[in-house]
Amino acid sequence: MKIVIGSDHAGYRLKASVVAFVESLGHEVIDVGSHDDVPVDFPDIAKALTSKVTSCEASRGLMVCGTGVGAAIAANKVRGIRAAVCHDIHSAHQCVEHDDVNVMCIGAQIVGSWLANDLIKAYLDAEFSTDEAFRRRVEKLHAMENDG
Ligand SMILES: O=C(CO)[C@H](O)[C@H](O)[C@H](O)COP(=O)(O)O
Repeated sequence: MKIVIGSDHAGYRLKASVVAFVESLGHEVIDVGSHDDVPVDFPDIAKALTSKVTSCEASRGLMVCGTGVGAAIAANKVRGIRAAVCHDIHSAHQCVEHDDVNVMCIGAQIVGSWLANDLIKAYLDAEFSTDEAFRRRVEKLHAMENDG
């Protein structure tokens, strides 16, 4: 898969290891920054990252900020994006299997690189279930976006 990865200043160190890990799994990476600890506003990175997903240049996104929270809030403002903060393995795969999450957010102040790698593997290996109930619920999310 092609995976877009981004971070703010709080997440850029962890992002470097995330990029290397995702490439080691055989995926292609689009890195939308940051590349240093100069403060940057996470909504700006989330905007760049999500545009790669909504344009189908990337299949899924991964974003790292301090907690993962701001990244998820920002990404979820974009139509077509279903973002979730995942700091446990079960959520990291179930969010795709049940909710078709397409941007997983992690907090560099919360998890280290070893757990981050396990979370990312669970997320990237997961596929959206064909179960009708899960499909119906995600359709209702789309309808909520269209209703405003
Ligand atoms: O976690 C974050 C947002 O949820 C950010 O990455 C920042 O860590 C947080 O906003 C704190 O900002 P600061 O400029 O790093 O003090």
